[in-house]
Amino acid sequence: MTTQASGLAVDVRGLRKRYGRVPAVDGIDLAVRHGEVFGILGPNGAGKSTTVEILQGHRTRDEGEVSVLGADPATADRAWRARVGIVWQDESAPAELTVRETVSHFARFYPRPRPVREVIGLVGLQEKADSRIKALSGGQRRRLDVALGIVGGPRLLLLDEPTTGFDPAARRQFWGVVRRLADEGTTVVLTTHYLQEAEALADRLVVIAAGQVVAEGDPAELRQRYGSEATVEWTDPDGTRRTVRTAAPTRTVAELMSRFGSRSGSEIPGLKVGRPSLEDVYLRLTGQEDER
Ligand SMILES: Nc1ncnc2c1ncn2[C@@H]1O[C@H](COP(=O)(O)OP(=O)(O)OP(=O)(O)O)[C@@H](O)[C@H]1O
Repeated sequence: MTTQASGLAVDVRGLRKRYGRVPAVDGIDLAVRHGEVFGILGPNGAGKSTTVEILQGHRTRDEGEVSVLGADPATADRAWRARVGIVWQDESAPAELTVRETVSHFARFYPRPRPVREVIGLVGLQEKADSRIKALSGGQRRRLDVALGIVGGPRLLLLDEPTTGFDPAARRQFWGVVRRLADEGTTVVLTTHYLQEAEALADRLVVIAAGQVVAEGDPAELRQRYGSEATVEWTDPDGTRRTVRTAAPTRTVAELMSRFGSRSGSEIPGLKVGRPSLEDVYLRLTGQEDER
């Protein structure tokens, strides 16, 4: 099925990629609608970059159907490339050029580039337009990378871990850039290992771990679906710390009360009842729970 038929900007079914014997992507399905910000969230080594590189056409796949803006990235033509914006991890723009010169230079590669001034404004670099690249901070540099990714006027923007290494303020500014693009109607697919980033930006997201999708939905749905179980913790008479996850914490506490009632005047030693945050859910889904 083509994306036109399915009405999807990105349609991926059963994607697999191995590096030698390592399955980096192990049967992933993705359905990204036009105009949405779609997050691919997962820990280091989950397979995010490999997936995005396949969507960009920069990595071959072993198995699966991949359609991006109606074309297979493995065989797509130049016109397709102009419609898909890619932000490279390490853009190698000449350090001596200014921001404006660099954006103007890249604009020439596209049949219908966006006005350079508009692009610089969109990423919030107006005041740095005449600064040389070598004088930009890391966050400003990354915004320039996005400017180069959008100067061709893409319908779809692919961002691979765009804010890694940012301080919190720079990260928030960058989120503003992504939102502005989304408000304009650009479909955005971004990978991140920051839960907060996925929550702040993504209309919908998948959580991937070890090359597989372990959860999908919008952030609120994920919290509801996976975070509804409470955790009840207490300390047994022999000093062992116990934890149970339960959808009925009141019943668990009542059972504990009857168990502990005679020994400690109805106090349950070390009792703690909590609901997991989305972060707890994420860590559990991606098997990182014990690393906290
Ligand atoms: N070129 C390569 N050759 C061999 N193995 C690779 C290669 N690229 C990635 N891998 C392995 O494939 C798996 C997935 O890597 P990938 O870079 O896609 O994950 P990621 O989710 O983007 O991780 P990170 O957040 O660390 O960038 C990892 O086990 C990684 O070591």
